Amino acid sequence: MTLTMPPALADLEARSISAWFGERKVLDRVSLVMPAGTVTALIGPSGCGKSTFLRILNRMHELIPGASLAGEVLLSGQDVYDPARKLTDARKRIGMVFQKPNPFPAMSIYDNVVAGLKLTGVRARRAEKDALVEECLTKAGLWPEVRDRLKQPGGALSGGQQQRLCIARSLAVRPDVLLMDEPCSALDPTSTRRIEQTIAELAHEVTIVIVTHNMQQAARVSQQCAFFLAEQGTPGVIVEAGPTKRIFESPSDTRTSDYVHGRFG
Ligand SMILES: Nc1ncnc2c1ncn2[C@@H]1O[C@H](COP(=O)(O)OP(=O)(O)OP(=O)(O)O)[C@@H](O)[C@H]1O
Repeated sequence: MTLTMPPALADLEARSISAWFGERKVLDRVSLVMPAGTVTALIGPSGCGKSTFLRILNRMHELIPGASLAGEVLLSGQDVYDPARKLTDARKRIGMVFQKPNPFPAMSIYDNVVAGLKLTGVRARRAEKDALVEECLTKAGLWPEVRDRLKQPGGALSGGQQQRLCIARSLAVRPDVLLMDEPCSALDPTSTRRIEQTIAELAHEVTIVIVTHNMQQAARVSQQCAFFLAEQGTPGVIVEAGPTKRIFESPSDTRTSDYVHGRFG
């Protein structure tokens, strides 16, 4: 891999995804196209399967004991679950940022950014790594704040800075897709807006899928929205998906309208 090569834009498609934890079915035949270079927001009440769906997209679901799934995930038409493909390949191409910032706390800011390279078996010279660290921290909107203290531990940063460091770390392996599971829920409003700005800046080069409980955030950052719902103990489904403006202003299902206007959930 050449470290300076920009990633090609890739679309992600989930086809008829069902998921189980043991005997319990939590998603039922969910299909969604997440177009290249756009931000898709997954919204819906707690427990409707949004995080499970996200984890299925980059093969993290299969790591949970007792968890199973059916259906297909295609990245630019290629089956992410193809047995001939390595698990690490899916993870490299489809990165994930979690709710709670999780940098390696004792590792330096610099080493945090390049940590993923080692895991994915990429070797790079010092000058290449220096350039990559600057590029990824710049893209994550953190460079001006840390350029003079790259050797300090990642754990010494504020929560919002740590989350941007995690975004930089994800970007360093040049993913096609970035999955974000409530990335701002542990952050204050100022850090939240900074992350949202970062998402907007990244959207033209990475396909982004974000789970959020914050309707204003979904409206601000996404171009497409999918509304998940699990009614009365039934598995989660997508009630409707489409352009964010339409989902918020003229949804076709009253349940979507009730949810986005805060009448339940
Ligand atoms: N590791 C697990 N083992 C068993 N059941 C689980 C596990 N993780 C999630 N579930 C169940 O699967 C269902 C979907 O959970 P999931 O976390 O995907 O929903 P969610 O929409 O992301 O919720 P939230 O918005 O609260 O994060 C829930 O009923 C949950 O209890």
